[in-house]
Amino acid sequence: MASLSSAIASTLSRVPNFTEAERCGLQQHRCAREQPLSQITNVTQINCAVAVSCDGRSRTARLQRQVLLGPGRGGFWGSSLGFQTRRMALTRRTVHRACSRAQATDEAVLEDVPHVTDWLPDLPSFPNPLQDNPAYTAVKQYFVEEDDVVAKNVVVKLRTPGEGTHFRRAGPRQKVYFKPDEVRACIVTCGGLCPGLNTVIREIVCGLWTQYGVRDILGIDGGYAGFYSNNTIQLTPKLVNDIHKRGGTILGTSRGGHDKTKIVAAIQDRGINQVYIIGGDGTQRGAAVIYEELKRRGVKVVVAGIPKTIDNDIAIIDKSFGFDTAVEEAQRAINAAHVEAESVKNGVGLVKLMGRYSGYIAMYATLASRDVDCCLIPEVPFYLEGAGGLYEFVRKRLRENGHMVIVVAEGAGQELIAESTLTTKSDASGNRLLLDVGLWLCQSLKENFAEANEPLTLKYIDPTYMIRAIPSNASDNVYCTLLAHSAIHGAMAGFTGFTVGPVNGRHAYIPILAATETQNRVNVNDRMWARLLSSTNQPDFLSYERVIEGKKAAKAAASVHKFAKVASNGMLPIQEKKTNGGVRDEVSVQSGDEKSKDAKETNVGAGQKDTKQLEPSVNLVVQGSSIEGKIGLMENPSVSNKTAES
Ligand SMILES: Nc1ncnc2c1ncn2[C@@H]1O[C@H](COP(=O)(O)OP(=O)(O)O)[C@@H](O)[C@H]1O
Ligand SMILES: O=P(O)(O)OC[C@H]1O[C@](O)(COP(=O)(O)O)[C@@H](O)[C@@H]1O
Ligand SMILES: [Mg+2]
Repeated sequence: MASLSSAIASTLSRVPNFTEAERCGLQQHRCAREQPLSQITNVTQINCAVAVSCDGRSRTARLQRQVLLGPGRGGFWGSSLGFQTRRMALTRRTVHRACSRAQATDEAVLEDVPHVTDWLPDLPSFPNPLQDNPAYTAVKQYFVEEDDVVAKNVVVKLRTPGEGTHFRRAGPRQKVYFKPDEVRACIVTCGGLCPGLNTVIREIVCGLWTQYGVRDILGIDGGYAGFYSNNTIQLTPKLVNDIHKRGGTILGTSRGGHDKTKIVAAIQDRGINQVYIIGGDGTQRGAAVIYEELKRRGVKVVVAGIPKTIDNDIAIIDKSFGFDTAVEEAQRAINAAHVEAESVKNGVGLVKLMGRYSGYIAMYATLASRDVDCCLIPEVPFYLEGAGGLYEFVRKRLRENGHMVIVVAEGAGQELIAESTLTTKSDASGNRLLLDVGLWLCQSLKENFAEANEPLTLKYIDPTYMIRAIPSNASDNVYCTLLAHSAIHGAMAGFTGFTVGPVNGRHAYIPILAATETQNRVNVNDRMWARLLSSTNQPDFLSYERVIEGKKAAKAAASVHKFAKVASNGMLPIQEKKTNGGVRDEVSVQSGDEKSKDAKETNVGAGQKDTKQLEPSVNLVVQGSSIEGKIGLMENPSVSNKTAES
């Protein structure tokens, strides 16, 4: 009867992940419990302790092999090596489908993507045509193994290696579920522009054509709405040959227009069976809705998402295409701002970069440049006045260097500006419309220096749309090619409802909803932000909460002051709350004669109940630190020389 030792030896010889040294060491293993082979071949699990000797070090490891059978696609081998301290080494316990989130316990989990055989289990498969393609047969191990997974976290504890979430590795499979002449693919681009869109389109078209022999590829014109309101464009390698050298998208794009029923009807009416959707978080959420509906209808149509966002705010993936290009192009604006600033006395160059909710472009552009003195991002609320505020820092840097450069991400400081210009407006996709932090900062800085009679020459550069409209750079071009290829390999292999992207350097298939349920934001507790702070030596604005609380207290005190003042004038204040277009006046005053006087002083006179007072001077003392100057465009009801303790 064969022993467990030989069973393990034979298993090990089939596991490519081990180095030769590890394999040798493992083959000299000492089984803790010898078991008859009959038990092993009949069960799905081999589990034993082995002594490992490799690299001159000895360690006892626990090895587990588990075979799980997945519907329609043969077996799946999960494998790993754990350490003695672990109760159980990496186990692939559950195959999760249809975007369901795994029930993670203390072991490894595969967050799998759906497959058309989930609802069409009898679909036939075919050998991958790549196996006869001279370019690819030259490369050994070109095909991805069914059990290749990519770990979400690669920094692990030695005592628990291999734990946590894993994704299916992207790449070509031995078997495909589409014959080339059966495929009718379509490509759509949605949302904002981003460098590299054309490269992705080009590589999907050329990849399908040359690798899989697909000849029927349609371009959807103008985003989601184009599915049902515009004509399609027939795409060929010839047509897309040069498009990667151009910015924008040859297909056009749009926000809004996601009508699930109309889109799915158009997909079916046109006989499309592979849908490639390029877009950001909103677009990917829309892609998930389309996938769900196609699945519900039980049709053989796969949906592949290619994540696009210049802001780099899509979760899980290492970075999004176009981001590198944006950071590189931002250098030109920063350089210009620097040249302008250093050419004059007290020169400040202010550059606004994109970044609605996350400040990655600003952070990386700052780190890359080394000319930036201060980087403001949405993740770090900042304030202007008082100790540790921006005004103080600008003065300090100007004293030291005579000039400075500020980079601000467009989503930064929104809460400060919003106080004055309350808006709930959003675009066709429901994205909140941003207030222009660049202009607001410009105005605030200029006014603050003018009031203090200090010279300041400020040059404001807003290159945002110029950055986003350029073609992708060399590194993004290669990246876009990999994304496109990952997408077509996945679609041809029958996977659906997935988005692609590199996870710790290896491309993976990620359930769409897993990629969109959270947003990638700069982690200000991470060392990268510390690197930025140390490179600029800017304030950390950690007192933000305290300062804002102070302002609120001052505002409240000001209301009381106004109330008292009106009352002492013999007027009868009417205490009521009025909501005027989102602006709430705590106290409104009704008085004919007092109207103009009060309006001048408080801007809250009859007939002016709707107006807010803009740009009042304030002088606050917050926990001993003086906050002086104008609060830009902040709404403030007649506060002057008030003191508040928070
Ligand atoms: N939750 C959603 N469900 C369906 N479609 C959505 C959803 N969110 C956004 N979309 C659609 O996705 C498209 C692009 O979204 P948008 O947020 O503008 O850009 P991005 O994809 O770049 O984030 C729009 O057509 C929008 O209508
Ligand atoms: O003016 P538009 O087209 O609405 O786009 C502006 C927004 O798009 C963004 O570039 C983000 O878009 P994506 O994430 O889709 O690339 C933001 O930084 C910016 O606020
Ligand atoms: Mg978006």
